[in-house]
Amino acid sequence: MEQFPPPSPSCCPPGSRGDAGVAAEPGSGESQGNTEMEKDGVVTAEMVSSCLSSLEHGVTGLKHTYHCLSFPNRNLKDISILCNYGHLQKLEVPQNEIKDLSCVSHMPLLVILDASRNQISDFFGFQPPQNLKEVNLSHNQMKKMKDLSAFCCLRKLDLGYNGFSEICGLKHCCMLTHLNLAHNKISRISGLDTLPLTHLFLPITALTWGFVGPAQSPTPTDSRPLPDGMLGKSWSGNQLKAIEGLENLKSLQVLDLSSNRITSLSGLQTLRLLCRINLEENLISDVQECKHIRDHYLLRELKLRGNPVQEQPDYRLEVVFLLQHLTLLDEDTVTVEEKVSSVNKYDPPMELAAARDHMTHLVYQMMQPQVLYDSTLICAASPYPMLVLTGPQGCGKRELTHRLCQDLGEYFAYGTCHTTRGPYYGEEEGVDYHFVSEEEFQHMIHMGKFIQTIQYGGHMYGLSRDAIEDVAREGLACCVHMELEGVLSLKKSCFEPRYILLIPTQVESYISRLSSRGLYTPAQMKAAVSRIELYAATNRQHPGFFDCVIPTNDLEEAYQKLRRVMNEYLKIKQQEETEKNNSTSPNNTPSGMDLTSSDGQVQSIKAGIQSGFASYQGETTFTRVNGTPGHEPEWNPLSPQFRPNLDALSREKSPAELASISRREQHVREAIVGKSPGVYSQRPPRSSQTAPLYCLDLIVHQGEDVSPSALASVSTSDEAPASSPPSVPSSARALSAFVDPLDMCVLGHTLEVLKGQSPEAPHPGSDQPAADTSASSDGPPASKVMAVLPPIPAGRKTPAVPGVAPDTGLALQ
Ligand SMILES: Nc1ncnc2c1ncn2[C@@H]1O[C@H](COP(=O)(O)OP(=O)(O)OP(=O)(O)O)[C@@H](O)[C@H]1O
Repeated sequence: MEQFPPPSPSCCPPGSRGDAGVAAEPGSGESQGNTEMEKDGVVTAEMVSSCLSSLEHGVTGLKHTYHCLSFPNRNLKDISILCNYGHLQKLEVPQNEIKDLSCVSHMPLLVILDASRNQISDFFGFQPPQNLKEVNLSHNQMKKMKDLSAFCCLRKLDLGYNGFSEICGLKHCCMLTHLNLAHNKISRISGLDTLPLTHLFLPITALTWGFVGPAQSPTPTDSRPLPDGMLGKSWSGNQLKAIEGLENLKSLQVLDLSSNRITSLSGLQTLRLLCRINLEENLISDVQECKHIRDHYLLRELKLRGNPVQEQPDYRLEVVFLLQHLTLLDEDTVTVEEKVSSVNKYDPPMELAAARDHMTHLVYQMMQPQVLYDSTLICAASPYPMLVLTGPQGCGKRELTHRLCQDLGEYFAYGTCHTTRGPYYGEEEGVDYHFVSEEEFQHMIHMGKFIQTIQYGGHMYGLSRDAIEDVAREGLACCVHMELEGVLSLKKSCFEPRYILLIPTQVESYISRLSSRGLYTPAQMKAAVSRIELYAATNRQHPGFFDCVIPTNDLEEAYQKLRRVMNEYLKIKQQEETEKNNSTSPNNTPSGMDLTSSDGQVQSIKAGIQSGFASYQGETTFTRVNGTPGHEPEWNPLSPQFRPNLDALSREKSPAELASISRREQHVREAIVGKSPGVYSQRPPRSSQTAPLYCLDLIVHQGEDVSPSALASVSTSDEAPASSPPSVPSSARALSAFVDPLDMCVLGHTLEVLKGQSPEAPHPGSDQPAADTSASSDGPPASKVMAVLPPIPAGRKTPAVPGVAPDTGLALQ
């Protein structure tokens, strides 16, 4: 039935005119009449005519009709007269006392129906208007849902604040995108599988986020009374304990499950389009639950207030780390600073982790009371010669390190690291590792014993200063193996080893080698394999980062290559030849050294090492005298004949590097005495050591057995060496635990304490036996902990106990 337009709609207030008569003039007594009518709650034609609005073309296009009727809050009980208004497209009768909606059956064109806050108990008790799209029946007294197959055009359905205990009958609402079932008695989600829902609300307290329309949207602070029918009854609301039955709602974008008893986010994994989730007032206690929605790249808003998890320290940082796309957490904007801090805390880039590790050991070293160090260094700025074999776990570097130290025992000794892992079968204390407890390891860190540490596979590994010094006292270079993180940290120290990358390029043979060891779980093997690319990428992106790359598919071949490289570095052949020549023409022997005997030849090599090493030794006072058979000759380290072979393992520092080291040390010193806020905040970026690539060339040009793909991944380019250190993406995920070398809180506290103590700190020239580290030389950081002592005679086999002062009386912290 269409209605005619009133003569002059413009003079009528909105909704003031219908086919029932002329609009009432203000003060005409209409309002009083309405009040009387409203008392018995029966809608009359006059009332209808005064509440119609939205005059538009009728369906035929020939006449105009009012499409909208709105009767909010009028105490209406009987709206049966509306059967005559079949043209209506929008009917709003909220906040009345209506029990019967059967008149809707006569409105075939109805699109929007709002009958919220009434006393309706009959769920959809009317014939379906074909086009009905939005229905709000919230705050009524319905308890049971029924089949809504006939309402196939429904898009938005608000059934909040009723008494439903089960979700059913919606199966065929194939256009339903918004469903509000807030504040019902639902304990299990079901029957939603087939729906194209994008918005689902199932909380106790309805948070509608713009659902249906502003007039019907309670706010989070909504404290409206319960529907009359529910007054005096216990109202427990939805009681979901788990998120189930949502797996197939692939289109879901907004989900509100607040105020339930949910403990886990499991069940949300498949809902990849979610962008807003409200889980306030639930029982979620573990931040790791967020992992279930970690891959939801569209997720922008999450509410977890009122969950036990919120009590946890660093709750926010942890959530921000796990859900890096969030922009709003608990209604507070996630800041860029938070995002950066969270990544730095939970998955620091390797470069940062290395910087922290280095800073840790540097600071702890400097914090030690002044002790006598039985050092062999000629001066604090001279690093020990070292060789580092690096590569993924189980690639064979440990075997190669041992073998090299055995075969070139005149040059190298194995640098035994400390670890908190237990010994494998056949491993010996002090040979493969020093096996120590976690507490011992931590104690060593705090005592400033380590040069670098890493956490790998849940265990700590560390290279101690003593390990290097013990080898140095033998007049040898320290050869160690370690993971990439260790290399990064070591590169920040004053040590300047040669770094050889040993890398498996045939994954299958690497995996079979790992499994043949019988030590690793599949997950550990997977992690180890994934790290091959980390090494390869580092090598690709930072030419010169490694001094040499050797594939380790065949360990024997790899060893031969390693030997060749060492011969190159140490100029072994050259020296042997020289000595051969010398032995044939004794008169050519520089300085007249007698090297005719085979003993002499060995001694000569030793001499080379010793003299090479002399630059690392203390104030060498040896003078060259003629050697006699059976008598240990003495060397003049300055003689060109014995110029350092081991020197090749170290590189000279450029003035820029020296300046950088000095700056770094200055910052550390200032941080310790509290003058500057932090060390690394001020530390200028340091260039990585660049290294000659000739060794790599050697390998590649010799046509090694490296597959093209492998070569592509491991070989360095011919370009100039890189000048910046790697900032490759963190490998921490590949590790089973994070590298967290320094308890920054502890350190911060310690620094504070030190700051407070600094006035009492010993000063140079005071009665204290040694100088204040902060005021001593400008050499590299490690120089502050090294003593300048007379050299330890070559060949000495018993390492001095660190910290025990020799008789010299020389002391320097
Ligand atoms: N001080 C250190 N710094 C960094 N990495 C280290 C250190 N000490 C040992 N590592 C490395 O930690 C990893 C784990 O060492 P572990 O000895 O437990 O492994 P593995 O299974 O025996 O393998 P591998 O034969 O490579 O040593 C190895 O790659 C090892 O080289």
